[in-house]
Amino acid sequence: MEFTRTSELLPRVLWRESSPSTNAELRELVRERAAAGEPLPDGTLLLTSDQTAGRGRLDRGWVTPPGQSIAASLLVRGAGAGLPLSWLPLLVGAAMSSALQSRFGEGMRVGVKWPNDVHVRDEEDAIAGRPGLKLCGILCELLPDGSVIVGTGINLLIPDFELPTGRATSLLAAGADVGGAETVFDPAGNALIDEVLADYVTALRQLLALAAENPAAARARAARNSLTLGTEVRVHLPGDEIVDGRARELASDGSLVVDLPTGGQLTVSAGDVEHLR
Ligand SMILES: Nc1ncnc2c1ncn2[C@@H]1O[C@H](COP(=O)(O)OP(=O)(O)OP(=O)(O)O)[C@@H](O)[C@H]1O
Ligand SMILES: O=C(O)CCCC[C@@H]1SC[C@@H]2NC(=O)N[C@@H]21
Repeated sequence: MEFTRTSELLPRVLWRESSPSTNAELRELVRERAAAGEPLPDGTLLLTSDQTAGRGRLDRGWVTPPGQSIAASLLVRGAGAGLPLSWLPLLVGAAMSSALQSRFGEGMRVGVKWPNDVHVRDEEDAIAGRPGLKLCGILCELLPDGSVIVGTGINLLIPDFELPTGRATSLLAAGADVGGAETVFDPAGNALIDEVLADYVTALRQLLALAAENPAAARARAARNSLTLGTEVRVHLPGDEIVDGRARELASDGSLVVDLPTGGQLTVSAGDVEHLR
C-alpha cells in the first residue's frame, strides 16, 4: 500500500496488514518509544484494513470488514490550545465530514452526530429531523503525557448487504464517488484511502490552528457541522428518569444544551443522550 499524499503531510505513516486495535497499538508504541527516549512525533498515523478487536465508545465493539473499511489512529500532540480537549472529537468529526462530503452529490449532507459519529443524511432524513446513517466512528483517547490518540473507523466499501448494523452505511452503500474501487487493495481503493486520509488530515490541521487562533470561530464550525442541533433527543437522567427535548447548542466545553418542553434547559454530556426517530 502506498499513501503518497498522506505521507507528504505526516512524519510517519505505519500500515499494518492486521492490528487488534490501531488505537491500542499506537498507544503501546507511544509508551515504548517514550521509554526508549525517542518519542513518537506528532502526526504519527497507524492504519489497517483488518482490525480484529476494535473498540468504540462505551467499550462497544467496532467492526472493520477487511478490505472494505479502514481503521486509522493519529497521534495528536498539543491539541488543547484555544479550546478544551473535550472539543477534540467534534473538531475531528468536522474535519472528517469535510473530507467525506466532497465525495457525495447534491442532497446528501455529511456531518457530526453529537458527540462522536460522522453520519450522512439525505433530504428525507433532514426534513424528518433524523441523523441519517453512520459513515465513521471516532474515539479520542487521552494519554498520560497529554497527547491524544485520535481513532477513526471509516466505512469505505462495505456493500449494503454486509453493513454491520441497520444504522451503519459506507461511502459505497450511500452512493458516494469511490473512484470505481471494489476493495481497498485495488489501485482505486488504495487511492481512495490516500485521498480521504490526506483530506482529513489537512482539514484537521486547519481546524486545530483555527481553534488556537480563534476559538469562537472553531466552535461555530463545529456547530455548523452538527446534524444533532435542532433535532429531538432523549436524555437519560440519574435515577432512570427520561426526558425528551430539542438539541439547542454546544456549551463552552462541547456538551449539548437541550431545550426542555416544559421550559428551561439541560446541559448534558455523552452517554446520557440518544437521538429520537
Ligand atoms: N463499522 C461500523 N459502523 C457503524 N457502526 C458500527 C460499526 N462497527 C460497530 N458498530 C457499532 O454499532 C453500534 C450502533 O451504533 P449507532 O451509531 O447506531 O448507535 P449509537 O448508540 O448512536 O452509538 P454511538 O455510541 O457510536 O453513538 C455501536 O455500538 C457501534 O459502535
Ligand atoms: O463509534 C464509536 O463508538 C467509535 C468507534 C471508533 C473506532 C476506531 S477504528 C480505529 C480506532 N481503533 C479502535 O479500536 N477504535 C478506533
